[in-house]
Amino acid sequence: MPNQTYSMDYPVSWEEIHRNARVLALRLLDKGPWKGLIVITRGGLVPAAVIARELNIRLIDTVCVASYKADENDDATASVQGDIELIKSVEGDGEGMLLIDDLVDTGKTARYVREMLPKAHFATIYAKPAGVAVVDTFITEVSQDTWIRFPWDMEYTFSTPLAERDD
Ligand SMILES: O=P(O)(O)OC[C@H]1O[C@H](OP(=O)(O)OP(=O)(O)O)[C@H](O)[C@@H]1O
Ligand SMILES: Nc1nc2[nH]cnc2c(=O)[nH]1
Ligand SMILES: [Mg+2]
Repeated sequence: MPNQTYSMDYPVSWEEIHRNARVLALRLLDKGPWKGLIVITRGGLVPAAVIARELNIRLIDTVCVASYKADENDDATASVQGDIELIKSVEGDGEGMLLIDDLVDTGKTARYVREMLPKAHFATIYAKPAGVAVVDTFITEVSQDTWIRFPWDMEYTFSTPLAERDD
């Protein structure tokens, strides 16, 4: 694996992310009403589109951050965490707003954004143990050593038959 922290690979299909985003929307419906969504780019964008459609929300703002970069020391298929770079923030404390991301891993991104928006309700599809405590609502927990692969990061390629593989 490219990064020793991650020994497992978890590919997620478009169908799975759509289904899980709808399950998350159903959970959030009962906890509303919500004034709008604040999306943590870029990973939160696809889940947020589905949630906005299900909850009939049209007010959508973004917090734009970057923290993971491709691992330059490897033939990078997973990434390594760097310093958080804030590209765009939002006004206010997040009261009545849903804050959406695709996942929490170490929880570093979430803690950083929650400090800016302490009253927002923070929801993700996936959570790893180190980040669980910082999320208000999530759907699926995966182990800390799992790297989740989203469909927007992948493309179909030829798969070598098992009998012909060296490794
Ligand atoms: O809990 P953490 O360890 O902070 O990791 C979680 C964050 O990492 C990913 O974003 P990334 O910074 O890779 O950018 P992206 O959303 O633009 O892909 C993911 O979408 C979360 O925002
Ligand atoms: N795609 C992806 N980005 C991440 N950023 C932090 N953890 C992950 C992960 O498991 N998958
Ligand atoms: Mg992200």
